[in-house]
Amino acid sequence: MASHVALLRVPPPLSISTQRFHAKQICINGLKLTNTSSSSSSSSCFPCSITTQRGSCSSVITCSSSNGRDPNSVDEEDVKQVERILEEKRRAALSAKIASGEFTVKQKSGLLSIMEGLAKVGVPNEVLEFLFGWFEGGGEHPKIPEAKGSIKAVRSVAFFIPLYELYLTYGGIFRLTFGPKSFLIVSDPSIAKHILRENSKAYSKGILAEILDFVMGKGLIPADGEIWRVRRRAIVPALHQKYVAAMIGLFGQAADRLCQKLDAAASDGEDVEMESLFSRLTLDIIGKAVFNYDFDSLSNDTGIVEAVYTVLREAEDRSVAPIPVWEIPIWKDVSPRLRKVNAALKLINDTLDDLIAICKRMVDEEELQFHEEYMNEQDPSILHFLLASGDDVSSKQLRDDLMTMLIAGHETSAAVLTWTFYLLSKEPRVMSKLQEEVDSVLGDQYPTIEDMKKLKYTTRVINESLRLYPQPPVLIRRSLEDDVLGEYPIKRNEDIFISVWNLHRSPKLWDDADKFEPERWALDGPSPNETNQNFKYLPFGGGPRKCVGDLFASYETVVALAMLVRRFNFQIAVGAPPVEMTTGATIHTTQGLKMTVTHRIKPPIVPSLQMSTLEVDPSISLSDQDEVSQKGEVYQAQAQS
Ligand code: HEM
Repeated sequence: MASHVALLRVPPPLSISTQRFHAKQICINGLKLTNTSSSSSSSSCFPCSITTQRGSCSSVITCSSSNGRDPNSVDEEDVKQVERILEEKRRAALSAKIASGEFTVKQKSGLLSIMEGLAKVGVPNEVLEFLFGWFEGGGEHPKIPEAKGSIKAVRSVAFFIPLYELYLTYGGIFRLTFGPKSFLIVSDPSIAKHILRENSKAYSKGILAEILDFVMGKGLIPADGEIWRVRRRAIVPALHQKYVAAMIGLFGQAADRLCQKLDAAASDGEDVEMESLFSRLTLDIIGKAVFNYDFDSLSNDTGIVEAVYTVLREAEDRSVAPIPVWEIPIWKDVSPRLRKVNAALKLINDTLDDLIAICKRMVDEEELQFHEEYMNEQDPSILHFLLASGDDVSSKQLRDDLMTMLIAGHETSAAVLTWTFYLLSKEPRVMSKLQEEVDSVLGDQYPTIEDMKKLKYTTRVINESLRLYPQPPVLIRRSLEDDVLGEYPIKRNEDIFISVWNLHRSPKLWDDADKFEPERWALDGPSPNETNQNFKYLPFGGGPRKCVGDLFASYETVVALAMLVRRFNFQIAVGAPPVEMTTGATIHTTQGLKMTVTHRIKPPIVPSLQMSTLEVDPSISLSDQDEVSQKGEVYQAQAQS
């Protein structure tokens, strides 16, 4: 039976003013877990699953003056103060639980019990030392610190929060045991580097592959071994410099469509739920970028958009189901829900098959010679590149890859934008500085590849947002062989969570770790990444499995951010529900991000229609671009080895 991940939060039906949300419980970041000793063993939901109560939000709030805010409304400092007190109280309560020993394993381990049993029946001490010393820390290797989870302690918060508290107590690697399940939690940069880069061959995607099989099959994210090597080698070259530069035009157009929606909302004095709008923005972008399909989800809820969200919602729901009913043969045929999911999957697959067929015809008819930076200007999609390259692959594998990229590039970018706007709403100083840069760099033009180099502070805002809200907050691996992590030996079949959240917020690794401070990244320094930060900063993972869409996503979020703040001011709406975290594959809000959007008084900017994004100036050498092409080569080389 598969383990399960809550993949994505599905945006509510398209509506600007009033959003109704449904109560929903999800499991965390794929943490429906199997027994570590067998991949086909029974599964149960990760006990620290969280409840996301989506109550109904208040409806339209009319903008009157001072950005639609009631002048008598509570002062923002007061709100911050209350939030700080609540946070301190919550942390103190959890720390008290940890200190009380609630999490500390007091029982003897299974091996110790066996050892004692053997001693009782007369097995000599020297023999026991030889057999068990290695495991029990009696030899040269110390034992991994061990914590025991309590469902009660963590039920009401996003799961990576208690993992953070436990990290402060137990350190950079510890074992967390929930009943019969056991996981290694890694929050140490050098151990993360070892797993992700230095000895990456010894680790698979483990439960993640089982969880994602339903939507992604053997797509690039869940695939391991030879399939991964072959697919990575085929896909990485498709995201070449010229392609990414061309995408900047697409990002600008899509962001402009969102601006038009916000224009209307700002004029009508309606509040907007930004999280769902960002989800739609990035769905529209990734559909065009990956297989040249315009979902147009910012304007419509068409059948295919609904089908995509039905499939994603199913993945989310499976992560909390106590019994995997979808695996019962007869249930598949009688359950209306599963029939709906299967119909949605069929619609998506049929649509992808049609797109593949159309694209194949285009490729057959075109006279373009295939070369390294090949791109059809009418259809610059990744699919077009793959087909033109003569990629010899089954249509099922091609569909899996397309679906994988659709999902990978959709909610991640949406989550980055959501949390960036949340952070900006708390720091007007950063917002002013950001708007100043955007005004001076962009004027009234659409952003171009040249602007990406100039939008330095905007990029740092995204870098910093990714530090505070990494998407996903945890990377999942399983050991394929015995290994040594730091000073601790581990056995094969260990499920491991690398907590990017802990790495990014560790007080040992960062000054003012919880503070949103884009200035911590020098404007003239290199873009921060896992290599120059020595694995304490992992926004796109690291090693051979690093994100293939990192530059794409960086530009996408920079363009969207720049275009939105150029035209509007954003504030948390009066009466909006508190912005709290919950996790799917990425960090979501529990009740949306409801904002009041107002037109900026100056400068009065509406983008002109001139766009010049397809020309790439070869003299431009963005450090990340260099890295991307090198990465393609390096990881292709690794994939070949
Ligand atoms: C801000 C947006 C994004 C973030 C934060 C992000 C983050 C990540 C991370 C952390 C990983 C590594 C996962 C692991 O090691 O387990 C990853 C892998 C991946 N990402 Fe992204 N990603 C983003 C956007 C994209 C986009 C736009 C695409 C596609 C165009 C994409 C495609 C992929 C793929 C295919 C992989 C798997 C690579 C492999 O296993 O070889 N991502 N991403």
